[in-house]
Amino acid sequence: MSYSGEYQKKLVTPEEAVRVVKSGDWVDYGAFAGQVVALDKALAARKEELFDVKIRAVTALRAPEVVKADPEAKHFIYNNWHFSGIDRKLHDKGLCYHIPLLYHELPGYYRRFADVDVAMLPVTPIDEHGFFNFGPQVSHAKATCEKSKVIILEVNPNIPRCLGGKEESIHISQVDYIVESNWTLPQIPSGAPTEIESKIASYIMPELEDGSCIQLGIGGMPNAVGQMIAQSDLNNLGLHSEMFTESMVDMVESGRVTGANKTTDRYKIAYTFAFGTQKTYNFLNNNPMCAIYPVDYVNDPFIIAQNEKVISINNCIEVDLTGQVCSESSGTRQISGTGGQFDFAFGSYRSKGGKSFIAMESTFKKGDELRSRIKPSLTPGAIVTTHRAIVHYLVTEYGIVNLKGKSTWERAEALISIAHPNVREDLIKEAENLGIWRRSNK
Ligand SMILES: CC(=O)SCCNC(=O)CCNC(=O)[C@H](O)C(C)(C)COP(=O)(O)OP(=O)(O)OC[C@H]1O[C@@H](n2cnc3c(N)ncnc32)[C@H](O)[C@@H]1OP(=O)(O)O
Ligand SMILES: CCCC(=O)O
Repeated sequence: MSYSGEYQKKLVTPEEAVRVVKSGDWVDYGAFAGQVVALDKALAARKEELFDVKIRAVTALRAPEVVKADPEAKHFIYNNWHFSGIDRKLHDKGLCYHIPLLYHELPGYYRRFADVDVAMLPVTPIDEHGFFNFGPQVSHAKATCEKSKVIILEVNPNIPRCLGGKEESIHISQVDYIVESNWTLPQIPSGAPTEIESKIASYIMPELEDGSCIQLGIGGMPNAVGQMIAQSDLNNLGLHSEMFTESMVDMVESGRVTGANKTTDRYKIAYTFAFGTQKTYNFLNNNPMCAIYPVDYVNDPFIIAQNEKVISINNCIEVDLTGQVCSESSGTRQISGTGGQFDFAFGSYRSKGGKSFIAMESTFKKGDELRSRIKPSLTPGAIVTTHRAIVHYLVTEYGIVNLKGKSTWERAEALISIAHPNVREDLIKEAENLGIWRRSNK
């Protein structure tokens, strides 16, 4: 069946499409590398006619035009589920609001609570069956469309077609308007791991075994582990990861990954979003080894736990001496979000033989000052991303410790043992003040 008649009927210019937006509307922009560009520009151009239009997005990889056009946020209110560097800088200026989430719950927030007046989503060109593919960000796309009064697709031939899974595409019959565009996908290289990141990764590597099922987060340290895995002699690894990361391409191409030992999605790589460089987008395009799913499947701790030997590796900002982990704020300054950290820390520990790792450099440089990330108490205002009872292993360049089952004084002892040597004495004094240091401690 040909859909060209219906396609032509729904095809409009971006300027025509955004006329549907009214003052007071909630408008969804997509997520990660898949956020609308032509529609954003056209909506920004309507600034003077619109007030209180609320935008939702996830991890912007380019600054939204609606925000640039409205530096006092009188017309557009920009909200974001998980900050990128761009979002947090907008937030610092009062131009972006955070929406807290547990990532595996996000489609449910849409289906149960969120108002969506207009959903704008980038997609691949239509296929012979009348479907548009959401590309490498299935996440909550279908739930957004289910809830939206109006659906506008921004078709772009540069978007890779990501095979699913489920909920990876939308049929033309469900769409109101189509616009066409041709922007290049954001290119986000991982960067080579630093010496410290490689040292941290070297503590995690012995914990992996043949058949482990791996999740990696974003950042230099998970990337360092990915690179080491690619160069290892581990066999039959599986991948079940919220984010498909650039180093996973190397892990597959070096023959480490078969997925043969997986319980769910056997032989496949399950993920819910990806961004990186063209190497990643090319790898994902039409690749039957990969299955993209909505996040309420990939990040559901009970789905994660069905695989055996799940290994999850993520980063944090700071940790207190009892093991409370903050990965999303610096005091009250929102840095990113909870994202899927809790989902994978919880799910991987539930898996038979599973282990979750939260890694960090022991110090953080603020100007010329070197500050410990291991602190007596979290910085006032800091958000607890991963509850101390959920935290399993914590790793720095000074070692690796397990906190599960440990009392507060054992936790303090373990954490001080992996803190920077220059701060250990001070931390011991603080632990004494907090009543979590025993005379028997070293
Ligand atoms: C996509 C995935 O990761 S899936 C994995 C599951 N999700 C998560 O784990 C979500 C929570 N985690 C995260 O958001 C990230 O892993 C982070 C923020 C902890 C680390 O991310 P990275 O990109 O490696 O952080 P990076 O070192 O670039 O620092 C990010 C910002 O935090 C600031 N920051 C980092 N550590 C500290 C600290 N100890 N104190 C104060 N500020 C800090 C940095 O200055 C930077 O801010 P800036 O851009 O204004 O300079
Ligand atoms: C939107 C979630 C991204 C992350 O988990 O870091």
